[in-house]
Amino acid sequence: MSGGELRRSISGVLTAVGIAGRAAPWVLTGHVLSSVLAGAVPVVAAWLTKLVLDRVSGAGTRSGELIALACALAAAGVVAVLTSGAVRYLAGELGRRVNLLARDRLYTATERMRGLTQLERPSFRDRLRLAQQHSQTGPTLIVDAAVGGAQSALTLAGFLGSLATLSPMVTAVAMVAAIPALLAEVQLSRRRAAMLSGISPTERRDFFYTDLMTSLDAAKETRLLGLGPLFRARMLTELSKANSRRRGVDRREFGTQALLGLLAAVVTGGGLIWAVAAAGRGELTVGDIAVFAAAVAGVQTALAALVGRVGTAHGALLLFEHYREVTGAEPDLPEPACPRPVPTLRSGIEFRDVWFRYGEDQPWVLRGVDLHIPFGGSLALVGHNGAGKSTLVKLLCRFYDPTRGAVLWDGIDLRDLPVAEFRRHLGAVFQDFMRYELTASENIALGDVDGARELAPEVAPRTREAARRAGIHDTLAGLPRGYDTMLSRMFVDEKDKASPDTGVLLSGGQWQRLALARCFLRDRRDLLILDEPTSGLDAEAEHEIHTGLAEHRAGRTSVLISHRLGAVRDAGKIAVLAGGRVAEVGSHDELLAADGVYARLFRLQASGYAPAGEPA
Ligand SMILES: Nc1ncnc2c1ncn2[C@@H]1O[C@H](COP(=O)(O)OP(=O)(O)OP(=O)(O)O)[C@@H](O)[C@H]1O
Repeated sequence: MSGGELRRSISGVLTAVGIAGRAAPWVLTGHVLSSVLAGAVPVVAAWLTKLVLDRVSGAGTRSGELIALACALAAAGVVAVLTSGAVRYLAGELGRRVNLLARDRLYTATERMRGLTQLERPSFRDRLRLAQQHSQTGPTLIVDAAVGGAQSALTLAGFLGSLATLSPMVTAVAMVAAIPALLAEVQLSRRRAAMLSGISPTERRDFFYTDLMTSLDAAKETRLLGLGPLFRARMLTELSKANSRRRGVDRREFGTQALLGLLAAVVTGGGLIWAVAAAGRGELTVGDIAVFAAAVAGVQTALAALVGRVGTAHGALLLFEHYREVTGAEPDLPEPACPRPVPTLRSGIEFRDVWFRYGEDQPWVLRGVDLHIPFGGSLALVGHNGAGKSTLVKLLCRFYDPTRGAVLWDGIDLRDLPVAEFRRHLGAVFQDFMRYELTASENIALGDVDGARELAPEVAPRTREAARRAGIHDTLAGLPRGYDTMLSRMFVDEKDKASPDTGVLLSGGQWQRLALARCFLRDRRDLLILDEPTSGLDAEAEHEIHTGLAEHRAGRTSVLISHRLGAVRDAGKIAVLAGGRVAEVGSHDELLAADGVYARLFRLQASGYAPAGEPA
């Protein structure tokens, strides 16, 4: 083990013990004490047995002394049973509490990732998945291995001490025989950890195909296109790849452990032959033989446990590194050194020569966008697929920082504002809005939570008002349990299965209205962002929503993205994105008069609605 690795391991153990100490100090103390006791009891029992046997085989032993020894031996047995139960219970309890705290820390850390860059990076996703897996077991395994290791070490020291009084030579051989076992375990755990990291992308693809085959969202396409056999084959290929790497490590482990077992058997057998020969020469008593047999077996068992625990701890530590990396990672969006208070919008938002690409190896999406969104005005963004409209909106929400240029909020660079506070000034409906498998009322109320740990009951009346404005109130009120109806069939209990009240599914357009209602709950925000808010609605509903939105937006600053140009014509200003820049900007009438891209697109769409043969 290199110096760096040793330092990392020590710091990993300290982190894990720190988490355990923080999560459950008394349980940890109890666990350590009961483990120490459990480690000492076998040695004490072996010596008591020796004393009993020597007294029984010797002459002139008082029966009172024998009874006292027998009672002590029985008490040691009781303590052994109680401590092993206590160790198991306390280890379980410690694991549960550690899991709670470790998960809390992990997800607090992921919340510090306020942008999207890290989450989109495959290497970070792999690390996060391993961290998620090992946040549950890692710290507990390490603490368990440390405490269990201390217990085994105590037993080992006791029995080695016992052996040393009988034969220093056998003791030395037993100790030397432990060295290859220790080294082999460390090597094996290193290989296992490397293998687990190595198969992470394979496992991610395996999960992806597994999920596709059972996902409700994908079900229509996978069934219609008959994709099941293809995805099943791909899933099995990925699984076979992962299995083959696991098999390699398992085989090596099997071979190594068989060799180590053989070595242990030779040492034990040799020691026993020596003891019996020594007893034959009268050098050892019956009690000595009993202690010797117990010590040889005890040394082997304790050594195997110790070596196993070192291996477990080492493997867990290597994987726990992923957890430590994620929890210690810097936020992906740098927080300003001297954050400025976020002012209520008064003059407007400006994109000043904004250039953006998703990565250094990716093409430019925005190439010098200059755009002003005036306070109280409505801006519509239009353009072909892939023109960069949603990207512009994501920059506006500061999910990414511009690669060059700046986005200014009342003249202040967004990078100088604390991001969480800044986002409190925004309301948004995204193209790929969320469908939360919660109740209808929760689906709306989530729009106004702002860091609270539970939904505030006083939001309920406002959720109804928001639903009314999104034109979904009647639908929700008419559900079996009204607003308290679960919008999912995923969490139905076995006993509730027959009852339709337990969960309902909404149509795509109804979900979209719900997302709008969630956004309306934030209507007191400075900026409203609507990215294709009505793409799933029928023509009548779309008209109704847009009329409502136009009224709602009046006097508020808003950005609307829509491919349906009829929906954007009322916007105060329309910007056409093309080639990564703002190609045209103006009101509907101005752009029609300019007879550019917008005018062409508008006429094209309008002609689709005009009766055949009539000009639009
Ligand atoms: N997370 C991402 N990582 C890498 N590239 C991306 C990402 N999101 C979008 N892109 C790319 O950026 C370009 C602009 O995408 P964007 O979604 O902003 O376009 P859009 O104008 O909103 O398109 P649409 O009208 O189809 O919604 C596209 O070429 C797309 O492939």
